[in-house]
Amino acid sequence: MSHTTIFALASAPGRGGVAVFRLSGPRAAEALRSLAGRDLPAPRTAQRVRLRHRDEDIDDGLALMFPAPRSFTGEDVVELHVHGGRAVAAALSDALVSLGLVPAEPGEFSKRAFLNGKLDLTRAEAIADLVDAETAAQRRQALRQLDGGLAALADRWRAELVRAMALMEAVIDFSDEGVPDGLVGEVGRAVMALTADLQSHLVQGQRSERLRDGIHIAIVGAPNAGKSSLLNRLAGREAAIVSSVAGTTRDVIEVHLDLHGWPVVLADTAGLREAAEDVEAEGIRRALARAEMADLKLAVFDASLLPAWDGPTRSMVDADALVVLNKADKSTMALPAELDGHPVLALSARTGDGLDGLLSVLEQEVSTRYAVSAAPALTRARHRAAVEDCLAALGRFDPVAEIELAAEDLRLAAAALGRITGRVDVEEILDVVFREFCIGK
Ligand SMILES: Nc1nc2c(ncn2[C@@H]2O[C@H](COP(=O)(O)OP(=O)(O)OP(=O)(O)O)[C@@H](O)[C@H]2O)c(=O)[nH]1
Ligand SMILES: [K+]
Ligand SMILES: [Mg+2]
Repeated sequence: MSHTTIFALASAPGRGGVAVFRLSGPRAAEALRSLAGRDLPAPRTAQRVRLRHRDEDIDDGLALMFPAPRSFTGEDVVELHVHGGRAVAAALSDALVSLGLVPAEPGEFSKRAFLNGKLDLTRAEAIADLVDAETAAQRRQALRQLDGGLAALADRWRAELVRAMALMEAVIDFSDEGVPDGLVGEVGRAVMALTADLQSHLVQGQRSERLRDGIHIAIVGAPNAGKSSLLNRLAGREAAIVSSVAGTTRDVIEVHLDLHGWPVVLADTAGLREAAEDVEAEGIRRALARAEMADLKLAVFDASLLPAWDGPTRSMVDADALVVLNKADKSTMALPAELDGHPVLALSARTGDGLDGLLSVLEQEVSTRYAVSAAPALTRARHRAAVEDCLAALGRFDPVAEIELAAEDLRLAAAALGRITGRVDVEEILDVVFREFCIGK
């Protein structure tokens, strides 16, 4: 338990109907008594209070008391609901500081909840994800994790390893009398089954991480193909400069879209060609790098230049690319239905014709590629690293070679898994988890 009592504005700063202050720690109740000048409200029951400090009225509001240990942090927690104005928040903060309370660090409430055994790390992370969720799919994924899906999975994997470790102990006990083959075989089979399970979740985890961070789509093509025009159409605003001058776009321009619940980061890039000068060459270098890291590419061609297909753009068309034929309004010939085995999506960024077709294909692509099954998912790089460390230890595991070393590999594998929920090796990962929190959570 912590000795300091922390407080924070838990609702968004600025003007608003109601602002919620959260206090946690041994002096939370005393602070409330001092401000409200009366008996504490019954646990978990809202009570109207007049908050005063040093003979100065601060505000009328509601107070709630959550006595330890039945609170979010496991400590005494007080919630003050006041009017959501900057001056009220400032006066209340000043009063709390003068009563000896300390402004909370980002994530400190959740960190205390973790340290007091109220939350495991995956649930703490899920709270941060839920706060940050911008689309329905992100919200659902975070909520599943908050419900403990990932924690339960990590615990089940650990339980399987602990069982394998127990079998190894038996093998070691027997080793003087010659190791029974059956036992060694059983440990080996358990390790193999777990390895397969972990590997399949790593693949799924890649998708879940993308969902958290947004699916990256890059628009690539020759100068003047209409990439920036297409970006603006999809974004519904003039995010990028459009002009008839080839080589207009230099930097990568990102817009965030909600594609039917899927979070997408759409990037416009510089036109691909043998660059005339340094700045454009740097732009093209960035375009290629962005295309490389993207999950999907929109390869944009100019329909008015057919039957010639731009060479550099054509070389970008692969399994992760959609072929877009822009400026369909400008073409008088019948447009081809495919290029190199890829269906062609004809459209006009100028008139908007064909845009719905592109959007529905995009939605389909994104949802089949990144559909998150109901199974708990490894949503962060941190989870993946733990599973990869575990797999590395299991990969070294060889019960036939040297028994003590094999037992140590199992122990390392279990420790790696424990890092997912934070049941072991806690200190080193705490800061990584909690520093991305906002204050008051
Ligand atoms: N007719 C017609 N013109 C278009 C269409 N899309 C874009 N244009 C025009 O084509 C020119 C180039 O458009 P941009 O969107 O700047 O092309 P870009 O691919 O971003 O070009 P760079 O940034 O230079 O690589 C502009 O004059 C646009 O108005 C379209 O669908 N139909
Ligand atoms: K242009
Ligand atoms: Mg452009």
